Amino acid sequence: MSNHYDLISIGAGSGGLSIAERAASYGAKVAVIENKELGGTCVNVGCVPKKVMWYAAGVAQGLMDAQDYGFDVDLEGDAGKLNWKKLVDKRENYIGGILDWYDGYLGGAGVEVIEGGAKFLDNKTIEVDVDGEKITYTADNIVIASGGRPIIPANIEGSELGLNSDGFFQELHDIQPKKVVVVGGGYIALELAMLMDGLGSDVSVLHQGWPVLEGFDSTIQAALSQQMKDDGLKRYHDEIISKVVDQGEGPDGLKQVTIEFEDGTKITDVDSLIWAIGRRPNTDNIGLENTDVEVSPRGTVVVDDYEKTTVDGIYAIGDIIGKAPLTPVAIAAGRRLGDRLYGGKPERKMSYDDIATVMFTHPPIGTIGMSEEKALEVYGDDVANGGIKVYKTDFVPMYHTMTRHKVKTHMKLIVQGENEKIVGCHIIGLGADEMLQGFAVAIRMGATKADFDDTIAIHPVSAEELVTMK
Ligand SMILES: Cc1cc2nc3c(=O)[nH]c(=O)nc-3n(C[C@H](O)[C@H](O)[C@H](O)COP(=O)(O)OP(=O)(O)OC[C@H]3O[C@@H](n4cnc5c(N)ncnc54)[C@H](O)[C@@H]3O)c2cc1C
Ligand SMILES: NC(=O)c1ccc[n+]([C@@H]2O[C@H](COP(=O)([O-])OP(=O)(O)OC[C@H]3O[C@@H](n4cnc5c(N)ncnc54)[C@H](O)[C@@H]3O)[C@@H](O)[C@H]2O)c1
Repeated sequence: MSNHYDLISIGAGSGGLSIAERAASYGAKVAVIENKELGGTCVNVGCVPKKVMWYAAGVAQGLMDAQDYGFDVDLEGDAGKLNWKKLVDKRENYIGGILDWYDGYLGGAGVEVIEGGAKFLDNKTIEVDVDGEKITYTADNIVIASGGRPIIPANIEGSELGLNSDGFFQELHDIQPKKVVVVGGGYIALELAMLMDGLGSDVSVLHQGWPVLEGFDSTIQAALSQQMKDDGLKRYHDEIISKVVDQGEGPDGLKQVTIEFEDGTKITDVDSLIWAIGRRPNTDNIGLENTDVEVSPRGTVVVDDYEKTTVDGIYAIGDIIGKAPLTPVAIAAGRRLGDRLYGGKPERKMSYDDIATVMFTHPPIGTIGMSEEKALEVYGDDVANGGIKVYKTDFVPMYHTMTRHKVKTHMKLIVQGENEKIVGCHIIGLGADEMLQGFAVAIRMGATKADFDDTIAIHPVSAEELVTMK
């Protein structure tokens, strides 16, 4: 069998699978090389298991809200109690089903799967360690789609006693950690912190500085901070961890740790310390030193506007390029690259502007475009000269008028220039996750405030506020 392909992808995550599938659909001879599970981060230790847990936390809140809607729900004793193992088993079973589906589907789609760790030997040759046997492969086009991995701090004694997000999904199978400390103030930290809070754990968040969610609109940062406070999450933002100490097995059978701070204070009896302090691109394990591919100081692969690296015939897509590390971005880049390389569609270029994103906190956050702060920096506030103007509202959504647990919704539109083109839309509140996609289409098409105002509202839904904002 020839080991030469039209296209090989290193990595079979969101990006790698999408380029492989698209290239194969045009008749190219394609292989993906994967050293872990098909589907990569999103399916196995990211979006998918996270969203299942997010739903579960929503169900937990729903049980409590049910009483406020007149249901005779008795939550005393074991009634309404979460069976953590059952939830995790079901979640993993669901993921197992996706992986089984890939097995059948990829063969049918003409994508060969090579299991093993890939490493470049030169600009055209890849060596794969398949169960200890080294096999070389060549391809006209090679796509680096090896993603990233979560980091833990190297300089804190005992940091290895904590988990990262991979460990959160892979190791916490049987017992729900009762006392959880999450370090970080970004997407992963806050999603995991809020879902564990929703599932009833005692959660503390440790992050550097103030506020959380650096780069997000200030309204979103403040609203989420307030919600975390209202929900009873503990916050530590000035304390610096000096070391993590093993406390042995706790009463529930989980290994417990003590977190010690430089000021002498401590958090004891922590069942689960979760590091969510960022991710490192997987450029250090694929033999790039044997190629002429340029790697940035941040460890990401340098690409041009067409995802081409500094070597002809080597491309990079997804998290590895460090631009908008999101699954649909990796997928869209892969499909467009496939269309350009094999589909005769050279115009299919990926745009990294105005990408909508949702954070699955409780409540969820939906955001697209510039924050107010960024827009002010770029355009200023002189509307007659292209500056920005801000429309915002906050309210208690109708669902929560009936519940004791109140969760406010905040919405903000940032418009630019005299025709009030929308350059930013930020929502935190019930339903924001499902609300944003349609608005994102309109905003990407260049919608103005007048276009929003001319759209007849749907009533009674929270989204109507976006087309009636004063
Ligand atoms: C906890 C968490 C939650 C997330 N939630 C969301 C979300 O809700 N929505 C969203 O859009 N995004 C989310 N993301 C981000 C999303 O998962 C990534 O943006 C996406 O998976 C990137 O796809 P990728 O193909 O670039 O990389 P990956 O999916 O990471 O795939 C890379 C693959 O390459 C493999 N690989 C690495 N090195 C080698 C090698 N040498 N040889 C062979 N194979 C190799 C890896 O094993 C991996 O399977 C989340 C991420 C995390 C961690
Ligand atoms: N819902 C989603 O779409 C979703 C969910 C999860 C992740 N993601 C993607 O994955 C990417 C990575 O997420 P992430 O949470 O790993 O990164 P992030 O950049 O969002 O957050 C990292 C956080 O760690 C903090 N930090 C860094 N070093 C620290 C240290 N030494 N001590 C304490 N805190 C420290 C940073 O201040 C920041 O708050 C995101 O940018 C996002 O694109 C998306």
